[in-house]
Amino acid sequence: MSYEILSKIESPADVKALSAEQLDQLCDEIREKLIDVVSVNGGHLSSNLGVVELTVAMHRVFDCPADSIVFDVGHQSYTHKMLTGRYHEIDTIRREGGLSGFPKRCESEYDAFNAGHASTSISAALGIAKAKLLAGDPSYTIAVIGDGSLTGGMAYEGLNNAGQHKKNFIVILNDNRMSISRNVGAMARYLSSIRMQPWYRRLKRGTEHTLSKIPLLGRPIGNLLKRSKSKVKHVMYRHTIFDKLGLSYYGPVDGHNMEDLMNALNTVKQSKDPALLHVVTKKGKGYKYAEDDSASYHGVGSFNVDTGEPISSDKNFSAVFGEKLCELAETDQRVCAVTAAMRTGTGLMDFSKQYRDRFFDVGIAEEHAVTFAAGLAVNGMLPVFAVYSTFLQRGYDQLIHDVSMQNAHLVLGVDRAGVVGEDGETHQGLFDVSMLNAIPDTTIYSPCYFDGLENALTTALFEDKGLVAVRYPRGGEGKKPEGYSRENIDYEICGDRDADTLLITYGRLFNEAVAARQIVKEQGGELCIMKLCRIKPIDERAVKLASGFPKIHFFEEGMRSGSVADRFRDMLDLQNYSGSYRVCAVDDAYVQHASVKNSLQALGFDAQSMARSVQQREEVSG
Ligand SMILES: Cc1ncc(C[n+]2csc(CCOP(=O)(O)OP(=O)(O)O)c2C)c(N)n1
Ligand SMILES: CC(=O)[C@@H](O)[C@H](O)COP(=O)(O)O
Ligand SMILES: [Mg+2]
Repeated sequence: MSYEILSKIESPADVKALSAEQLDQLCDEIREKLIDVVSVNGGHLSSNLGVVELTVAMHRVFDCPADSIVFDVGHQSYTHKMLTGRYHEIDTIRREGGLSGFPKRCESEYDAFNAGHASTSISAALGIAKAKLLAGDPSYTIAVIGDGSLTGGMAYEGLNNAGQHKKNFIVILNDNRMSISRNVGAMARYLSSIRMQPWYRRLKRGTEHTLSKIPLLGRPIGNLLKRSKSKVKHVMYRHTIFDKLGLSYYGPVDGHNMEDLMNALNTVKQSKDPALLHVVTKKGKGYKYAEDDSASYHGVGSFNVDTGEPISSDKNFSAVFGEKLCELAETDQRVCAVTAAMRTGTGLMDFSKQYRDRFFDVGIAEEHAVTFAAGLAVNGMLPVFAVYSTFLQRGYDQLIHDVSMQNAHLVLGVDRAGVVGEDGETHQGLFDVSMLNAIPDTTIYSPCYFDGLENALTTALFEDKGLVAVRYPRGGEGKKPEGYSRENIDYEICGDRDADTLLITYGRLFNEAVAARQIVKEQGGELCIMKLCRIKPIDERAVKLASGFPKIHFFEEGMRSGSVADRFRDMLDLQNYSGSYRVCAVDDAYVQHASVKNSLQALGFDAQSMARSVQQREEVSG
């Protein structure tokens, strides 16, 4: 495709200059480009395909960057990026040094607020709107939030507060009935009921009459409405939950009908109260495979556009976790699984089908998930909360207050631990160890291999007590070293025990350490490796063993502050260790998007860097 219109869009002003026919063509070109670029770079396909018309309409009606659009999660902002001067860079999206897959203020003045985690948009937009009010700035602030993200508690905290704001504040609710999987919960049912209710259809007829009296762009809105296919069903109907919260509800409007959308947006612009516009869209719109199975195309790696098939589909830790949990649930009726809207990503699809009664998708509500699981635990169940490391950050107080302090037995399956690659800084799993390390009496396992994960999960459920985390990275396991039989649950040591240097690590970095030892060996040196699997509490025997080495080098794929390495050193100090001790961890910085391989390399965690670092150290101290 030549992208005849899209390639000429330098800013939203160019969108405003297009005719209705050109707008249709623009939407087609955007969809084509989205499929093209995501099939190569990976990314959030279904969500972006669903908001093409909505994004174009917003840039027709509002004046960005003076008006601020705050995207919730931000995974649906690719069209916005293309319409705001970044079309020519879109092929770099999610690539190292290229555009981010999420809104970034440092990337463009059109990105009003950074995101990546869900349910923040209403609070952020409200803050922006209040700041504008204080500065006498009359521009609009718009939060665009999906129905899935509206299951997150923070969204309600924002709504509860927003009703007091008076002007130029708009929430656009993009309702596609989907989170990543089918959306869950009472709010999802409530939104369907708004779409289905007979009163709503009656209301629609009444609305046109009411609106015919309101002038818009010199013409009565009613006239505009008559021309539009499905009409805009907006009126100040005072009985939705949103109205009760102080936001005027408008909608629902067909989110793929450009004329309806623009009419609706122009109408909410006139609202004297904060407004909520309910837009109904189809996730995956315009790409057959994504329309039929939007969950599988929510976040994808590269794929074949013609067949929809992923380019690579190796077995990963999440799948192993899910299989093992099913097996354990079969043997013990107390085992249950909790997810915060991440059923597919965390490998719980089969569990959700096989053990429906013991599977709980609570929506994008990690705080609730932790406390809910704690409730299950104190009443005799064996809950496992499967959660991405980065999203566990949401439930930190709950881990301390609701789980640990009352010694509830909760197992966390901490997925995507370590660097995650192309999603970048908002999604890196680099904080969980520091967070969990600080909580008294917590047990943490960080296996390197699939069998280690299975082992750790079984021990965590049936032998350990209190808060227990089993953490594992995105993707698959590495090649096992020669002579490997089974991963130990506590620690193991391999290589030359007479070597001067001991390299300690855990998790997938062990693969790099094994390769580093080979490099060192080829260069005539010797290296011994200690691999920890249980990283909290650290085994005293491991510390004793390590204290016999004159030089210790600890590599840790996590934050330096609160690290296992720091705790290990404290324990060595207690043994009066007098050798040299060096730590390579993530030092006080956020890690940007790049492939996992390149990220590990940039952080000094790849085999070459490890070997170099160990040898440099030997030269310095030798
Ligand atoms: C706190 C948090 N938990 C989980 C996620 C993972 N996640 C990203 S998008 C998404 C679904 C969002 O659904 P919705 O807001 O309806 O947007 P849609 O993709 O349907 O357009 C989830 C669960 C996240 N980004 N943040
Ligand atoms: C936007 C979001 O938070 C999720 O969609 C996330 O990007 C999924 O990541 P994975 O691809 O690792 O499942
Ligand atoms: Mg949705």
